[in-house]
Amino acid sequence: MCVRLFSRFFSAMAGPRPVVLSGPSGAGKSSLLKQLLQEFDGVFGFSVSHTTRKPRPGEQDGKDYHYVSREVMQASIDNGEFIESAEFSGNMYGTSKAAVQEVQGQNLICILDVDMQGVKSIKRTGLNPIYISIQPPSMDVLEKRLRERKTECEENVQKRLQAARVDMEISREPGLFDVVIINDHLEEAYEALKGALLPEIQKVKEAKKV
Ligand SMILES: Nc1ncnc2c1ncn2[C@@H]1O[C@H](COP(=O)(O)OP(=O)(O)OP(=O)(O)O)[C@@H](O)[C@H]1O
Ligand SMILES: Nc1nc2c(ncn2[C@@H]2O[C@H](COP(=O)(O)O)[C@@H](O)[C@H]2O)c(=O)[nH]1
Repeated sequence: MCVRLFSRFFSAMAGPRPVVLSGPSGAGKSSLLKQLLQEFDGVFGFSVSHTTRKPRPGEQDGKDYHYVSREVMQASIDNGEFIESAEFSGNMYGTSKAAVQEVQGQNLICILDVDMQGVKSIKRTGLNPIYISIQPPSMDVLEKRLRERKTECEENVQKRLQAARVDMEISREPGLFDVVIINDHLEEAYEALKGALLPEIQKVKEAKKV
């Protein structure tokens, strides 16, 4: 029933295929996304998620996330406003229907940045995205990046590393992701990401010409 409703919701908004970026916290998803949105302005649009975590320095409400309380987020989920939601490292995260609609309504390629639970939930909807996993070269490198980012307290670093071990194991599941990119050198990873998305980028550019 739920899947059928989501399928109807998405088929009513046909356009370029969305892209789901996933991978452990600290793997480099936001860094790659930022570059993609900059280089392809007017091609990609970011699906702004909701979260109950506090904004980091420099993050903007409505741009990086919609920052909400647990009560508000739970009420919106109960009201059927979300495609998917998850508990991650002590906070709630979720993709609202409105966030995806906002991007797809402009005929842009909608990019979603979600954890593994989000990937599994989206697989049960009719969204039909391209699934891309961004992986770190090793757990040691991931830990170093997470610590050097200086956004997490020790408890949260540990929670995120534990979630990363699970994520790295599950992401090996055959067929779960269309593309797996190891983000060792950022520029190389970015070229790989761009290469994977080139056919969709071309479609949007062609559609804009007519
Ligand atoms: N290839 C790379 N080499 C070195 N540092 C990198 C590389 N890619 C990203 N980083 C750095 O690692 C840190 C984590 O990257 P980023 O915030 O993009 O990860 P993320 O996957 O978006 O994490 P989260 O899921 O927690 O939002 C950042 O400080 C970023 O500058
Ligand atoms: N299931 C979802 N996961 C999401 C969503 N937005 C972000 N995320 C994931 O959360 C973690 C942590 O993010 P951070 O910004 O606190 O570092 C990361 O893995 C994101 O991919 C969402 O809407 N749904």
